[in-house]
Amino acid sequence: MSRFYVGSEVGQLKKVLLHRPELSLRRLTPSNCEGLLFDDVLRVEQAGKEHDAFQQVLRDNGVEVFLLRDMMAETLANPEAKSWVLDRQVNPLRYGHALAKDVRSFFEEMSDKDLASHLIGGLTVAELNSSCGSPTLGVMNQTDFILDPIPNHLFTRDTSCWVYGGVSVNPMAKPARKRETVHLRSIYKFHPMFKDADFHTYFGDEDRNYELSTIEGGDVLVIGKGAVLIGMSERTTPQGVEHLARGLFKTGQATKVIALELPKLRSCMHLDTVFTQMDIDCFTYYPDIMRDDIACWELTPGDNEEIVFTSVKDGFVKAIARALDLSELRMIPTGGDIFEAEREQWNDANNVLTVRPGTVVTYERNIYTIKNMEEAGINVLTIPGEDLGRGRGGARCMSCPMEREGI
Ligand SMILES: NC(=[NH2+])NCCC[C@H](N)C(=O)O
Repeated sequence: MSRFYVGSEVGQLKKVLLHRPELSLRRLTPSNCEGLLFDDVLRVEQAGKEHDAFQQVLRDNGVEVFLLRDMMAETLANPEAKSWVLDRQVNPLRYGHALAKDVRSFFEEMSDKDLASHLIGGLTVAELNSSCGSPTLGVMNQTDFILDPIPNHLFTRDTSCWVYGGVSVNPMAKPARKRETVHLRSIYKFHPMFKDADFHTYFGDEDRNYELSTIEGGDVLVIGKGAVLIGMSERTTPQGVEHLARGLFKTGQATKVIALELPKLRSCMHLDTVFTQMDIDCFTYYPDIMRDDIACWELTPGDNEEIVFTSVKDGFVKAIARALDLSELRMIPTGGDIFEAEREQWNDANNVLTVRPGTVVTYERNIYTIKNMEEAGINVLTIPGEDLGRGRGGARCMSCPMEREGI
């Protein structure tokens, strides 16, 4: 039986979930891209090619790549799973009864592959071509979305994240991303690869409103040795961190969570946009944000499932070193002068995916930061990202490791 276990950020990566963006990106326009959390429209073919290059680098480095749309289609092949997903994505409260019935039967008649594409890529009024006559439809235009596209599925890291022997299916912070979670929940519940696998689900797997307890995987770093580093960012709240920590402690999968406060800014929407791990003792960081005086707490298990919170007084770098039993860390800053560093950070220079200790994948455009990494002895594998990068994400957040060695 497959074992799903992510023992660290840097150990040999073995299995990863990616999403090659297609239909959802074709629907991205200057008028809707901001609401869909993209800064620009992009050349879809080109983004696809760049994604292929990303997949290839991973395969060349011993990683097995799984694609979200295929995993969804294979999940939907199970009638129970299909109806579970449609109950959640096409319910009468969203559409009214008449239209919901039409949308549902339209989807039920599709192939599993097409259904997966539309659940991710959206559905327009014209495509549905319904004659139900409901005013819900009457007030819409032909190009309006009955089901919104979800282009941010590209960032598979955020929607679900594996931490040691389990996964958190994350309650997302932004409305444009909330439906992603249903897809991941369905995969972990029904896909043949996971159905009988043995793993914990720490948080987020219930049909409920999670209110302020949001988490996105870009904020969660599995630094190793039973420790987890979590950013409290634009997306992940302290409440969310507390819930995930409870799940981790209750199952015995982690013994310490380090929580870091981050500014609530788009440029550092997640921790991994300013800080990632490249080797057991080596991190890339954006100095403007990752100052050693940012507020930081250690969470450890207490009695009766309570959590003990300790405010860290000597800075997050020491806190991480302590958790990893290291005397110091090698901290490699974003490259160039302050202008170059700010520009490169914006284009995900610090958002690197480590495939084994000391070997990382990153966008080739971030030349100054790459220079710093190479001077520090890091082996840097590059991929193109002119179009792919316009959704504000790099190699780390475009990947969800499902199996990785520990340190
Ligand atoms: N972990 C990350 N850095 N994720 C990047 C996500 C970018 C995406 N457009 C969003 O705004 O949600």
